[in-house]
Amino acid sequence: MSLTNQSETFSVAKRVQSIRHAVRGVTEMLKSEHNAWVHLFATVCVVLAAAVLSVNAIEWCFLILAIMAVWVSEALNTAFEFLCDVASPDFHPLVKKSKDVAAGAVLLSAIGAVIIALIIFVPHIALLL
Ligand SMILES: Nc1ncnc2c1ncn2[C@@H]1O[C@H](COP(=O)(O)OP(=O)(O)OP(=O)(O)O)[C@@H](O)[C@H]1O
Repeated sequence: MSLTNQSETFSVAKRVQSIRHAVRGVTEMLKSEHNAWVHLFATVCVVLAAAVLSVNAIEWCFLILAIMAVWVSEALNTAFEFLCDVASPDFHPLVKKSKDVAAGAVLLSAIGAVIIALIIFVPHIALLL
């Protein structure tokens, strides 16, 4: 919402338009970010493994939260990178720190997701052995 349209009345068409913008953002991330392809591959693997191992509803919830945490942090990191590139196309030590910290958020969420996946999948796999 811009500062000029604060008194705008609620419009379903506008909300639908907002969702379209958001979908375009996800599509843009999938097109431009190679890391997103890795997340997509990992997401497919985790969902398939969860289905094959018949994890329960609570385990599904944790897996979905872990997957979402990675995607949300990647999306915010991508948005941050775009903004940094506009604000400072040339090298700047603070941009370096900012981008590295944003990338660190993705790394931390991915590490958490791997730990959650191990906690959930290892007992299921052990039962099969
Ligand atoms: N304008 C800049 N000033 C300083 N350092 C930068 C700048 N742009 C990028 N960097 C450094 O280069 C690293 C990689 O930046 P980049 O924007 O390519 O992100 P990436 O996630 O590693 O790459 P990609 O998103 O293409 O996979 C950043 O983490 C940062 O350390």
